[in-house]
Amino acid sequence: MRYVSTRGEAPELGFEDAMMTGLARDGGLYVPAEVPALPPGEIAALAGRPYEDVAFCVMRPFVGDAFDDATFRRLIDAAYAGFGHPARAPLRQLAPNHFLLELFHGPTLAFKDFAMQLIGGMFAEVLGRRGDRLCVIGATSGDTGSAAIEAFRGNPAVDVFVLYPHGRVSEVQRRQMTTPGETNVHAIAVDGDFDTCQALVKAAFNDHGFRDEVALAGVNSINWGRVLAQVVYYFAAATALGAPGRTVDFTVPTGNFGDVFAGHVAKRMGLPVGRLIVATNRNDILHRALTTGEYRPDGVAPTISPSMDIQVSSNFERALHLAYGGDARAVRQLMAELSQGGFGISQGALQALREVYASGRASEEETKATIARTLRDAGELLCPHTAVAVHVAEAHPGDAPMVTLATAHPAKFPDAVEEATGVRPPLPPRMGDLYDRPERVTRIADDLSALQAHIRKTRAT
Ligand SMILES: Cc1ncc(COP(=O)(O)O)c(C=O)c1O
Ligand SMILES: N[C@@H](CCOP(=O)(O)O)C(=O)O
Repeated sequence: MRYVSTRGEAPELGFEDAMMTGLARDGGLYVPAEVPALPPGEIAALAGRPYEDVAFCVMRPFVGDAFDDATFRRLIDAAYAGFGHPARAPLRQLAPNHFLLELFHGPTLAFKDFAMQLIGGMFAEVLGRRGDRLCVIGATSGDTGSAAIEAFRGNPAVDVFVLYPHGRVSEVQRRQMTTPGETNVHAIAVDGDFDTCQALVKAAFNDHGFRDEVALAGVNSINWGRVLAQVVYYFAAATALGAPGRTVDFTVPTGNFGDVFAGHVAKRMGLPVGRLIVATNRNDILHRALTTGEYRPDGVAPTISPSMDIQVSSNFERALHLAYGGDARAVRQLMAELSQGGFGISQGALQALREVYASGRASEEETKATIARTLRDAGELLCPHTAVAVHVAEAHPGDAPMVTLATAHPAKFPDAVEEATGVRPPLPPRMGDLYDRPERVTRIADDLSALQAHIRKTRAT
């Protein structure tokens, strides 16, 4: 299995190097040169199997010779052993034809754990055999950061740096990043929004001298390994609901477009995914782009679903790559225009995108009302991100079963949930002392050289 950059000017890599590299050296994102198809019989055989079996069958064709079967299976088993639900990603019925896919039973209570726990193990395996160490860097609007820290804390071969927007994550999210005591964990509060953090991370990668000097690796969904691990739960959910004999729709709360793109990959592998609905909060650039064809960031507004407060959505580049038929020159041109303020999507590419993705948005009031109504009518307490998606799913009725991805536990956003319902969701007992632990964080400006100086100074050598 070979991986190519969306911008076509970086070396082709195998799975191991694509995963360890993160951002391609031409600034693009790695994608598989071809997506392997799973025959309907193999998809049907996944129904009712343990999550780990599904994970192995779905991901194995992408991994090539990076790991032998036994090692890969061991890494998968270890990744999900700590999840707080035997099904890992249980489905819960919300209404007659509407299901929630609960993705928050991992150690940091958000869907990021599905990929990050596996990536932590895969990185450790590869670094062990290479005898290398590296600096993992990630931009976060709240959930990627804590999941990355959980996956790498205490790993002697890794320093993990997470950049979050100062004052724009929930207190629980912040404390999950600032309270781990391990010295290889470095939380950085950036003066700016998530887009500022992600731009800094990408700039650090695009400074090839610095990147090589500190051996930078990325664990945002720019990393193909992140997207791949998220493909699995689409198969688990759809086969539980009758696929491949039945088409299943999905609504996905969306920010950086990694999760919904994973659904697109599942569809290309042969899973009968009907509609893939992109649900946005008031930072609705993706909804506007799919509706109007114009992709123009206009500033991030803080919302009660802060993890989706994103305007420069990095995996949209992977969707554009497919929509433009793999034309790397076209993608380079669009990304160059984006750096100047935005771009228009060609009619052909827009049509290709619309064949896969529908979209919708929820205002703050609609989000709060959905949290309150779902508690009242279905007895379910939703996190605000999930509520955005439930609102959008309800606005798209159809015949196929609808699965809405429940991407975080409501206890990560207790203020917003309490404001909507009067109920303050408690943290699980193992996190009960989160508010008592001392915090450790470095504040930096939107300044690449300050970030680089900090990484040089604090990483172990
Ligand atoms: C809780 C939650 N929901 C939804 C999203 C959006 O997912 P994506 O960035 O993959 O579109 C995020 C951030 O990634 C998140 O943390
Ligand atoms: N919502 C994310 C933003 C980063 O997304 P990623 O999937 O590219 O890591 C977060 O919570 O940090």
